[in-house]
Amino acid sequence: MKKRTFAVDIDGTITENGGGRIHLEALEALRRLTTMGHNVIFVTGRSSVEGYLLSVFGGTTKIAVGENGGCITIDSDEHILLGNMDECKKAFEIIQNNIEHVQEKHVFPRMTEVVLERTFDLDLARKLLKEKNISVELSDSQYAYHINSPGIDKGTGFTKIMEKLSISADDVIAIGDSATDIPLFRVSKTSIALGNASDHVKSEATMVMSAHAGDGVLEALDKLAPILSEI
Ligand SMILES: O=C(O)COP(=O)(O)O
Ligand SMILES: [Mg+2]
Repeated sequence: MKKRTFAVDIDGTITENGGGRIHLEALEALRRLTTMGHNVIFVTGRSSVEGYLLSVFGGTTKIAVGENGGCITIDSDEHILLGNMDECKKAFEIIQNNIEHVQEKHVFPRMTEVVLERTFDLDLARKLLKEKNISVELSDSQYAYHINSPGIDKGTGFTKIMEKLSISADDVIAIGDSATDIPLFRVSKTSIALGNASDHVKSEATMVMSAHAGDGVLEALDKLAPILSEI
């Protein structure tokens, strides 16, 4: 049986969106996959330290892509920074000075990105930055808005791990719920959108589940079971 790598989003995928409470059966199923010999790697808009800690306590593969692709944590004192905080801060200042109700979200410390509350029109901010010739990535995870450096997203962040661990796209199964997961879907042969994803996100996935978040993860693993026995 082939070793697979699961690239798994956190919020809205294995947690109740917004609250952060883990769906324990889904986490248990992911731990079981890891024990069977597969990789289970969190790829999240949270800090990479949060993703890494979840892997330690949850019993999955100890490496995480966080900050929406901007930062990879491979050990407690080993972080690979792919994004550049300064350009994100500059874009943040411009957005804040020109659009109302723009505020930073209270999150664990970031090394490469700015995270905002979902309290304004993101398309308006995109238009504003375009007019000012500032090219950053603006995205919505349904949990927060993110400002990332140009070219930084979950797909480019995860690609670094694929290179590092010599993982082929053919063996990657991505699971997610929001627009920030689409770049990850694009670098994975199999991509799974959960029932709580928008129609746009679903249209970018190779498989669509009907159940939401953690229940949808269990539904997906059930469907994939025939190709996932012990390695
Ligand atoms: O945007 C966030 O901070 C978290 O979102 P994600 O885990 O669904 O990527
Ligand atoms: Mg999510």
